[in-house]
Amino acid sequence: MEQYIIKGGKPLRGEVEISGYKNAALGIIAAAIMTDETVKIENVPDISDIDILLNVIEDLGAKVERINKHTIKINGSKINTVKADSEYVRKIRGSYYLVGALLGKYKEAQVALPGGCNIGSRPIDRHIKGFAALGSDVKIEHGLICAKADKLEGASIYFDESSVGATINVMLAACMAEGQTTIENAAKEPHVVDVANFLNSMGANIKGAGTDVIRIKGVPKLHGSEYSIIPDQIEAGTFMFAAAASMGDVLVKNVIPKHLEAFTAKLLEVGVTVIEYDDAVRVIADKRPNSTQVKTLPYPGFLTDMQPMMTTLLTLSTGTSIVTESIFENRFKYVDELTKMGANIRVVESNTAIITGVERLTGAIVSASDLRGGAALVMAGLMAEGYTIVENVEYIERGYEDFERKMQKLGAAIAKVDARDTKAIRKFKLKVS
Ligand SMILES: CC(=O)N[C@H]1[C@@H](OP(=O)(O)OP(=O)(O)OC[C@H]2O[C@@H](n3ccc(=O)[nH]c3=O)[C@H](O)[C@@H]2O)O[C@H](CO)[C@@H](O)[C@@H]1O
Ligand SMILES: C=C(OP(=O)(O)O)C(=O)O
Repeated sequence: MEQYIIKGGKPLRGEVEISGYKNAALGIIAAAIMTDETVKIENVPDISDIDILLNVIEDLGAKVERINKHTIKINGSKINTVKADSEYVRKIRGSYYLVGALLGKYKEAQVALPGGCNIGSRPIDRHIKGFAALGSDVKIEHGLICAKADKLEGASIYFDESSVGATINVMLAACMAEGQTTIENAAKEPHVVDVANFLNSMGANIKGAGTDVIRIKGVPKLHGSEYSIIPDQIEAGTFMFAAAASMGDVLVKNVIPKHLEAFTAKLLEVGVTVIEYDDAVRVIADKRPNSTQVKTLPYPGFLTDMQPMMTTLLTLSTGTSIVTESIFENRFKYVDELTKMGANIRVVESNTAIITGVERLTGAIVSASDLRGGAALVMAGLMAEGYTIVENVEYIERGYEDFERKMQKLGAAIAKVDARDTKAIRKFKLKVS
């Protein structure tokens, strides 16, 4: 049982290098099995969700070669089953992209229902609607999403509400359907664009990704490619907010500043300095943030995945702030943990947090219950007086590469220790006292 132990109160200072985007990598790895030729993917984040997806495609018969920590080669020519039902498939969200990829390539897929963060009910009805529109029979049987088609035919698909997962999944299947598919009210998130760019590099014909309307002309075959995944906007945002919350000065490198605009805007609004460069942003803070109001929305709005970091930053604000979650119905679980650290937050109607700023947080033993909520607790630990222990680090490691090492490099007093290793805990306390 590993946990983070943190001694708060040190401003983060220095430079941090952002890894590849988990949520783009999941779609891109699934897409890579759609060709029988070899695909080389660079800037793959070294995180547990990606290890899991790579294991799952190996179980299908794909060959995965790890060239180095961030570069892999995938060859899908020896795939011998369209059934992915191991316990791993159920652990991550991105495994549902195998439905679109296998259905597009083999016209059949049987994939266990996905897992991922427990942040709401997370239905997949829009994915099913999209596959059905392409001519596939789709049903859920024995916990598997079963999709089968004699042939896939392009269709006009309208999503009444935007869904990142459904947009990418339909795009995957449609790029090997016959004829043209139009997705209206498509999700516009950067990873939708990245997966589309990758598919186009494999010979797909996708236009409009990043806008409301995506047009896909089906092709009979995809080919090998070399591709580098975009930087992780959520990892970048997490370090930006942690820099601000610790009243530090951090250069967040290897980012696409355009993807961070919603975070930058909110930081500027609460009085933090943000300087944009071509592929980096510098965040400087020297006082408590002003209060503000934020509502999570699909891109280019304020990303729901960054909502826990926003709320956590505002615990120290000089007034009362309101954060409204409009995407997932159960994304304030970490708030109970923050209150153990002295935060003053009231959640009303389960989707609105009213945060009355306090002068300081104090360290406590807290437990992560999902990926981003867990990262926010680490951030709170950096802001708090004294020691904080964050349990259940495996949630955080789903999506952050070398999290504690990157924090340490910025001067944070943080270590990952086994909960039973009292010696290591004592050693850490001695070192940082
Ligand atoms: C692996 C991955 O990329 N995960 C991201 C993806 O999740 P994910 O793809 O699951 O999120 P969606 O964009 O699909 O979900 C948006 C909303 O639509 C609902 N919905 C979605 C599909 C569906 O068929 N029916 C339905 O009702 C969801 O419950 C949610 O309320 O986008 C979310 C929103 O930016 C991010 O928080 C997640 O980090
Ligand atoms: C919610 C997230 O991930 P997933 O959709 O994989 O659960 C996330 O990345 O914040």
